[in-house]
Amino acid sequence: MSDVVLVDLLVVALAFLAFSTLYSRGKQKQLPFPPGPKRLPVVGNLFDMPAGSDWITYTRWGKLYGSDVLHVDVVGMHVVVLNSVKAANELLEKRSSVYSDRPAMKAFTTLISIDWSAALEPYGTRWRGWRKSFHENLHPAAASEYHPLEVKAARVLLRNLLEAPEGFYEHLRHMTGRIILSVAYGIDAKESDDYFISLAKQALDIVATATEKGRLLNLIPALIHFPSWFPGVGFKKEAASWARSMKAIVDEPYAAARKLMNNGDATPCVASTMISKLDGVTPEGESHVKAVTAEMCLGKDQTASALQSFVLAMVLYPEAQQKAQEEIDAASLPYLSALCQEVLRWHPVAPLGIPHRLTSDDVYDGHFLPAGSTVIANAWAMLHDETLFPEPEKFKPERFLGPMTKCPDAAFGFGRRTCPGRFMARSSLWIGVASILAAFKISPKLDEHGQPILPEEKFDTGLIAFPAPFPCDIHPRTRNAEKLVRDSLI
Ligand code: HEM
Repeated sequence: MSDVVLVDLLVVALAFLAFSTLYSRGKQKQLPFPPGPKRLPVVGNLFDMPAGSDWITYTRWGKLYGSDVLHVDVVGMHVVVLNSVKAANELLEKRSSVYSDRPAMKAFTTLISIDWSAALEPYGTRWRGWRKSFHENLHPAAASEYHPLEVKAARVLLRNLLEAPEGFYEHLRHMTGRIILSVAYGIDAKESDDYFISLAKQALDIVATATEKGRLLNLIPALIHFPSWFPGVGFKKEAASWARSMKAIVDEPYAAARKLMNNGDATPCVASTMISKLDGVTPEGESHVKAVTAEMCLGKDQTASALQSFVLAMVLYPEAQQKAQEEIDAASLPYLSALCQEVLRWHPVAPLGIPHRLTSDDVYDGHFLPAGSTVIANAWAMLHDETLFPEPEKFKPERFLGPMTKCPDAAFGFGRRTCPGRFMARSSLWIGVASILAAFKISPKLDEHGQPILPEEKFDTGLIAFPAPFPCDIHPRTRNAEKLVRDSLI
């Protein structure tokens, strides 16, 4: 947490001192909370909260307090962290009827006009309607219908890599953007500098910034009524322009899709499928379709982040790259699938997932979990558990050869909120990885002495952990590979 946010939190914490103390005393029950750092009166663990890469701190605390379930209290707000697949399965899966809500964010989502997001929506009727549509359009058989679009986007990616390999970081984002635009709206994006792709990127950047800056507002929604000079709500000044961008991502690609449909130029896509099932195109029906398709745009960067981690892994682990390429050449691909699985494990894209909310008091392993707790599934801790994944910091695809028994889906969340885009995400990742490895060799850049420059494993600390930009060389494996890439788009 940044210093500014910390100071803001402190000021407001003191202002709410009386309320907070009463609140936590009233809720205290006989059983202890799960272990965690010692709490101070009123502010609780406010000053223990990590300043970034929270998942690493939570993993360390799990070891320190000898528990896979932790409890922290931030100014009266209870946070429960689940560090093991066992606890996540027990609570988020088996008791999903009370663990599927999201922490209340109404003030925040309204302020930045993202009240159409299924991922942030409380558990209830509106969320169920969206979830049903995600399922209908993204279940495994539906997702397999999109493979040709993913292959087409991969071809554009290869050409972009051939022509400007140093721009690989953005080319990967462009590929996943192309896929989502074609799948969701039937839009054939430009091969570079596409307006809708930049719109989606802008929306995602806003969600990342606003979620961080809006932490306090989510804690104390009444702050929405305070002026922007008040500590912790300074971001209200930016909120209007953020709201405009969030509205644009909902309206503009949808309007383009409608135009294609009206002109008879539409290719089958989620928007056209959903509209064809409407009983007349009403404003409510359109809002529903817009919400589902705009949410898909927000899902695009997770896959891009996984592809960027893949490139980093190839720079750092040349033996894995060589093995995968030998397999591709021999047209037998179990190692390649294991490699994609390892990409999602090595540096999980969303290390803490999206927080859930517990809706009634619960007891687990002799500990009291109060209603209203924010529940965090620490996918990082689960996927770096030494007992399941020896030497977890190493990139070793072979650990996934054989039956997939080791929590393969922890990277996609748990229970009724599990990522509905996971089948499409996996196929986009696989197609991207296979295409790149078939055509290119990825290697470290060399310094002036001819020594390889090995990039650090540095990742963002937000909701999505993108690898920090790093240098590498990407060049065609053979002349023939180069020719195939050039010819593939003609
Ligand atoms: C590698 C790529 C991806 C990863 C690692 C990923 C991961 C996640 C995670 C961890 C969650 C939270 C689950 C929970 O609350 O327990 C989530 C939610 C979600 N994801 Fe993904 N995701 C990816 C790609 C996608 C794509 C491509 C789409 C859409 C096409 C998508 C759509 C969604 C939606 C709509 C939700 C909200 C579900 C809800 O709240 O009910 N995701 N994702």
